[in-house]
Amino acid sequence: MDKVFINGLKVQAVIGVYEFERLHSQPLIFDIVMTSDLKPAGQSDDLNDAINYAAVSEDVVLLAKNSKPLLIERLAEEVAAMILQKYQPQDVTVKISKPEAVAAANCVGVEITRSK
Ligand SMILES: Nc1nc2c(c(=O)[nH]1)N=C([C@H](O)[C@@H](O)CO)CN2
Repeated sequence: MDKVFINGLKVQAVIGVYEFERLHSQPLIFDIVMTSDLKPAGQSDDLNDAINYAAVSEDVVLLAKNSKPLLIERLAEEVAAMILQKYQPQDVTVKISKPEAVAAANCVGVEITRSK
């Protein structure tokens, strides 16, 4: 199946279970894959027939900045639900990396896949 993807979308957001994490924003990195039939957009050459990755990116940034959840699992569910409802892909995979959470690791995070 065809896919539209966003890789390495960086957002400064308040997130985390510990008190010190609630005081300042920290970086999150989103990798998102949306499964959809891209043939209509390929044939019409019209953005209205496509999932606009720029619009999705803006919505993800806004949501991530406003949500302020404790767990990245919660944010991943919110992002997946928003994308499914607004952009109607067949399914969406949302990976969120938290690069500053564990000092000894490059990154930690979650990845979920949700369908309509
Ligand atoms: N599965 C998860 N584990 C942890 C999370 C999380 O959101 N999901 N969060 C934390 C803390 O906020 C952590 O990032 C601080 O280092 C711990 N584990």
